[in-house]
Amino acid sequence: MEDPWQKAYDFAVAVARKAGEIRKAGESEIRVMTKSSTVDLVTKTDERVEKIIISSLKEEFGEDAHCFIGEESVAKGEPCVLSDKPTWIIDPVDGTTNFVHGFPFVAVSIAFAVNKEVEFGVVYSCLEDKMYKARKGKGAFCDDEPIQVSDMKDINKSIIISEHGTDRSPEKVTKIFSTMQKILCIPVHGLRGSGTAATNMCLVATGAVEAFFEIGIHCWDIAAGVIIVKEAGGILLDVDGGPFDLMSRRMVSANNELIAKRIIKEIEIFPVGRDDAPAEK
Ligand SMILES: O=P([O-])([O-])O[C@@H]1[C@@H](O)[C@H](O)[C@@H](O)[C@H](O)[C@@H]1O
Ligand SMILES: [Mg+2]
Repeated sequence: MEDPWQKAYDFAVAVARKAGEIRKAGESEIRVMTKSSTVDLVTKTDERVEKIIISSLKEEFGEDAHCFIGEESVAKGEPCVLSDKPTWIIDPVDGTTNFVHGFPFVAVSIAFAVNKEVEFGVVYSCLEDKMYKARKGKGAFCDDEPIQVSDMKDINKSIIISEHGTDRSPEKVTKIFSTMQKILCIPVHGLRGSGTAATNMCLVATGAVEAFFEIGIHCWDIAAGVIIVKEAGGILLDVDGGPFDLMSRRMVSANNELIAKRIIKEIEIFPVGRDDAPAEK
């Protein structure tokens, strides 16, 4: 039987690389704007790269063949609803704050979901020039090398990634840093954060770290990373230990359940609105 999504997967890899090159060209004149807060940055490059990705996909597969969830389209009012229809979930510049500051971790993240299940994901880590990718049931790769999560089961010998996000409300910041302090003092070998969720997920998938968790990320930040972590042998859970929900803006990705459940014990949960929550009137 013909493989229905191989062509889309191969095309997504090519588009991600092209998008990375367009992003690089945008470095020369970065025009910074803000979204939900003064520290939630977006640039004209983010918007331009997303437009080019979406128009390339529409040109290749047909104007109305697929649905799209793009970070910057949603920011401009497009709906963020994951239906059963084939849907591209796109973060054109993951690590925008890094991009603005020249901090060397920026990624293009492109995922493709069918029946609400991520079929494949591509994360192009631009500055490293590494293409992370995975298809459901077919393994995870960095460039063309297979990747595998860490086999570490001892939390005391683990590195954990978390991010503080863009919400600066005191009650949330307190919970974020209290959680980080409790995890650091388990103790673990270290806490890290690249500033881009997509890259953080790939670091779990390659075994460079044992886990990455965050409350407040968006589906476009992690959709590609989800399938890359799973196909590298990792697991995804909600921050309360329940089943992972791509649209919930809460996520624990880890090399195994032992590590995941140990850090979940320390996470101080705070409420965040779902990605697919009805738009406020
Ligand atoms: O906005 P962006 O650079 O695409 O995505 C970023 C995420 O990748 C990161 O995990 C999060 O902590 C940042 O607040 C920001 O949301
Ligand atoms: Mg992002």
